[in-house]
Amino acid sequence: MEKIRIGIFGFGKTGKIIANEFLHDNLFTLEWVVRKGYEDHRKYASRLLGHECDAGEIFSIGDIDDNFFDTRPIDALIDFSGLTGLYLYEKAASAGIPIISAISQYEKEELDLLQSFAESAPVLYSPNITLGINVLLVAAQILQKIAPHADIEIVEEHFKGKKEVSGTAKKIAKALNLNVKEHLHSIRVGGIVGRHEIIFGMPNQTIRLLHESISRAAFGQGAIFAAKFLLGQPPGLYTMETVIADMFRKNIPVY
Ligand SMILES: NC(=O)C1=CN([C@@H]2O[C@H](COP(=O)(O)OP(=O)(O)OC[C@H]3O[C@@H](n4cnc5c(N)ncnc54)[C@H](OP(=O)(O)O)[C@@H]3O)[C@@H](O)[C@H]2O)C=CC1
Ligand SMILES: O=C(O)C1=N[C@H](C(=O)O)C[C@H](O)C1
Repeated sequence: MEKIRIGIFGFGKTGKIIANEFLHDNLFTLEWVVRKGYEDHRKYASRLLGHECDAGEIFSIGDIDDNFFDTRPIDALIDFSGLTGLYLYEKAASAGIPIISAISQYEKEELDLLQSFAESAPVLYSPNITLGINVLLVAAQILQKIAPHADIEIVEEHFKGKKEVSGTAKKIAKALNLNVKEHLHSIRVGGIVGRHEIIFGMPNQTIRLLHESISRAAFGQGAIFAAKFLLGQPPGLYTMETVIADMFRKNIPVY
């Protein structure tokens, strides 16, 4: 069976782990990686990650010309770069290539551009692409409907160097109609990969929904799940939580 050809934007803290997860999955072949600069330019990500094969040639954004996506064809593009990466793959979207964007801090301008890509390609956008956080997101919305009077607070914890407030936490706050300034609390310590807790406080009980990413491989497994889902879908904008919500509907036990 033909392998699914993957191109990855971003080769940083997370992109390297994403590349490694795809390299380990025999369903996929890593065709290339694009990064901002020229570090390890034209080397193979596979070799840098300890694999005995040549896969995932590393390019710089300076290499992306009008022919890049034609001469290096892929079946899905995975973006773990940063705010401006998507400006480089408009041609891929126009060609109908499925796109998975995992960028957590888009502004309206980028969200509008991503929405426009979804007119010609299937696009899945997820500020947190772990299966677990999207289960939490759906469960929290259900719980809020069951207990509408509960006090709700969100606590997000990340590694010390993370400057911005968690995009995941902002998305949870939006889904629960919570004021970010009042109900979202950020902690920056050590090397925490990503921890999100939603606390539902009631007079006689407290319910805590907690998700911990203990390895960035969780994001890689989420990206693989998303790629398998997205391939074959018609053009449109998809999210992990809509996929998970559908799985909730199909699996809620009927007593
Ligand atoms: N949705 C999710 O589940 C998750 C999302 N993220 C998000 O992924 C993004 C990356 O995170 P992280 O790996 O920690 O960040 P890093 O800063 O460690 O890495 C960023 C990478 O992207 C590259 N890059 C920057 N700008 C561009 C561009 N315009 N085009 C192509 N490549 C570019 C950098 O290139 P160079 O190496 O040359 O500088 C670098 O390799 C962030 O938005 C983060 O919030 C992170 C984890 C999970
Ligand atoms: O920067 C990160 O690492 C992460 N960013 C995302 C966010 O801002 O929500 C997702 C994850 O928590 C890790």
